[in-house]
Amino acid sequence: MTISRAPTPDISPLTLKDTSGEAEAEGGPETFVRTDLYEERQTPESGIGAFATSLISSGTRIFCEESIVMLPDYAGQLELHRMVKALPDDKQKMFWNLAASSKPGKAVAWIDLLRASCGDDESDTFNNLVEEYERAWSIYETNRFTCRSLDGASKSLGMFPMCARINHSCAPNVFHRYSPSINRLTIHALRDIQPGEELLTSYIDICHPTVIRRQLLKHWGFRCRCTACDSSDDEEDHRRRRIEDLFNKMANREKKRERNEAKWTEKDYERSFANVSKAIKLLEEEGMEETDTLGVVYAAAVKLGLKLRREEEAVEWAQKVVEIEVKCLGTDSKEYQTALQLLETAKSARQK
Ligand SMILES: C[S@@+](CC[C@H](N)C(=O)[O-])C[C@H]1O[C@@H](n2cnc3c(N)ncnc32)[C@H](O)[C@@H]1O
Repeated sequence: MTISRAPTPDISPLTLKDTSGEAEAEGGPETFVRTDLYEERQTPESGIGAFATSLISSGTRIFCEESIVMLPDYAGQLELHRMVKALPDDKQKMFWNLAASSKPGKAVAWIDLLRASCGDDESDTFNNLVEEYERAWSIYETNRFTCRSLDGASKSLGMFPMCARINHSCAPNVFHRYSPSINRLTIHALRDIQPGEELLTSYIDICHPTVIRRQLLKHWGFRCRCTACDSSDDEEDHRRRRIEDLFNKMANREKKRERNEAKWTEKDYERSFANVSKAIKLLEEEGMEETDTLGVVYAAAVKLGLKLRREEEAVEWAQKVVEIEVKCLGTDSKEYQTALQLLETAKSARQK
């Protein structure tokens, strides 16, 4: 399951130093899952899902789960199987009970390696073993979450069996992310969720237009029927297309600025800022003001606002970033610490 996040505009020269992660938590906080707030239930078309059993207020942390399997993104079938077999019985049972939707891949080199390690066995026992490896891989591909390191340099894939029961929507009501500072996957409510509502997260970047989202979701073997996908409103799709375009423009302009910082004029910053303002407006119109994508864009607005001497507004936007990060990721996240630093920078620029 890929973490959904809008393409982050890379404005590294303006980025503040992140000191929050220097002491990466060794054990992290207690693992908890708020089973007092939701229950797992069979759905008619999407397998098992998680449903609120009482009102869940916006910003509530519903899951703070530790992985049972964590592998580098280049690991293959043999490493996964070895890791699963090394789990205690109760965790192995949890693993094998998860959904398996992906089809076996075309790459079969791992089967030759397995055969070699089994002494060139061609028996039914070997064929059954291959099937077991394939099933493990399918479970892994269906349920894994992307886990980035604190500096973002490395990527692992983790299995979090309770969180894995959350189905997908392109108009999600919860937000998931692996938090390296606490070594847990957290899931927070993006808005108030009423009893009986299904908890739905997005497996993909929700800023893509419908045709791309459909293509990406084929990995999980279903066609999404959420309000965004089934809407007959072309305007909605047009807005998501525009949002994606704006993100690309923002990133491209930033790369240009990095290459040519000395010659970058106020007018250039104004142009970059215009893209950011349009993105904020469109995200709000598209009802995405509840996701952390808006936090990413507001953070870009703060940094550009400071360059344009718009300190008063920069403080307001930075406050929004802090609120969004608390809601989506909590105060123990690296993103929250970075947002606090951004707010401090904006406040001190305002005082000057
Ligand atoms: C991570 S699992 C989610 C939990 C899963 N429903 C279960 O029974 O364990 C992902 C799988 O759930 C199903 N799924 C998730 N969201 C869905 C949706 N919006 N519509 C249909 N199926 C969905 C697909 O089979 C997908 O491969």
